Amino acid sequence: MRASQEDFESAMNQVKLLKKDPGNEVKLRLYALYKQATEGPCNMPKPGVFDFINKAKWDAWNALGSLPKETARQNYVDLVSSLTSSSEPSSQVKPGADRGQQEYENLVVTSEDGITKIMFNRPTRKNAISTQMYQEIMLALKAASKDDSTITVVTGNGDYYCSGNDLANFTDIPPGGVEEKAKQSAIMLRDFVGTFIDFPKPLVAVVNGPAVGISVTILGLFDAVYASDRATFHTPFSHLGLSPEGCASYTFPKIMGPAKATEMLIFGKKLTAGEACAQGLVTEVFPDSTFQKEVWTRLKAYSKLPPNSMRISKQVIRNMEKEKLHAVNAEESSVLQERWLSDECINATMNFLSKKAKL
Ligand SMILES: CCCCCC/C=C/C(=O)SCCNC(=O)CCNC(=O)[C@H](O)C(C)(C)COP(=O)(O)OP(=O)(O)OC[C@H]1O[C@@H](n2cnc3c(N)ncnc32)[C@H](O)[C@@H]1OP(=O)(O)O
Repeated sequence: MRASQEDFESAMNQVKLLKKDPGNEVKLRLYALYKQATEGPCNMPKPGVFDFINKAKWDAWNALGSLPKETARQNYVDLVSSLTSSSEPSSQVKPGADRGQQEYENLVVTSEDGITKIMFNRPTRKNAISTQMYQEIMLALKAASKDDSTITVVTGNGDYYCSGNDLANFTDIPPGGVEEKAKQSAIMLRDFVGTFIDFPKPLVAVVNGPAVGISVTILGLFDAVYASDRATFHTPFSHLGLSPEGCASYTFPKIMGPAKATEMLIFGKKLTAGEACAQGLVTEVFPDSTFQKEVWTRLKAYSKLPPNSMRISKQVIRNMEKEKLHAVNAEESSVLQERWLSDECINATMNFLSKKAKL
């Protein structure tokens, strides 16, 4: 039986009530089917290449060609029905599950046994860092720097540690246009990395799975990095038309030597956990089956060490370099501000968002 106009309208209402974000691909498909069902084949002029959102919408609608209105209506109703009936269990930990603590949309922050744990919590997006998540991480780190824990840990929920910058961040263009977006992003990046440079307590990464992009580069600013043997370390900046950030242009050559840093930062070579450990980026690798148990046992023991002594030792080790790191951070952010406006970067981002390319 063909979907009636009533079915179509009811489906439109159900879309507004969806509890879970269906993701950009589905949203574009819904948009395209809606337009086809109500207006017929795409009748809009093709938007400019910088107009990311409207270009993606136009592409999706245009791709439906001369699909009849009734078929589009039926497909729309079927798609909504598949979304509302999907009872796929989510492993996402409820935001604010940590009662009594500040609630975050994209993080779970807990404090116990002298350890504050900041866990990335967008597992369905491989913990990609959205604009809001950058802000939340900065807030969580600032709170952790002042709380009474002795050690701060960063980790990820789900199978990934973090897939780096959320590539959809650049689709949200402010009224000032793409130049303004690039400027705002560079300021946010500089503040974000600066928060890691200035973090006063021992900062430990518990890398539970693959790590990409900015989640890898900032590891050079951590005091210890423990990795599961499932983890990989990948900075595909050239593939994305980008350049290094997170102070990696300075810390990586220092940690692993310029030749190995070049392979990672320029050629985008993905390292296994074992390779990253051999090159000094990772402190120690554990078998995935015992990773959590072994790492947390060790961290609990370390957290009992005298906190002031640990803080002061970190200062002695790191402070000489702080000024240099801030200067590197400012330079990297300013270079990226230009890169984000380059054809190489725009095309790579569009390719990922239109599902034509992954790493
Ligand atoms: C703005 C200020 C600061 C910017 C600083 C500069 C930072 C630079 C970087 O971090 S560069 C690195 C950017 N990251 C990437 O290029 C990774 C892109 N993702 C992938 O290639 C793949 O998703 C994968 C290899 C990480 C995982 O592949 P797979 O196991 O096949 O999973 P899916 O691709 O199906 O992923 C599930 C779901 O998550 C979405 N997603 C994953 N990573 C990102 C991301 N970085 N940005 C946005 N969305 C991401 C993916 O699209 C899937 O969505 P879907 O379910 O299809 O809607």
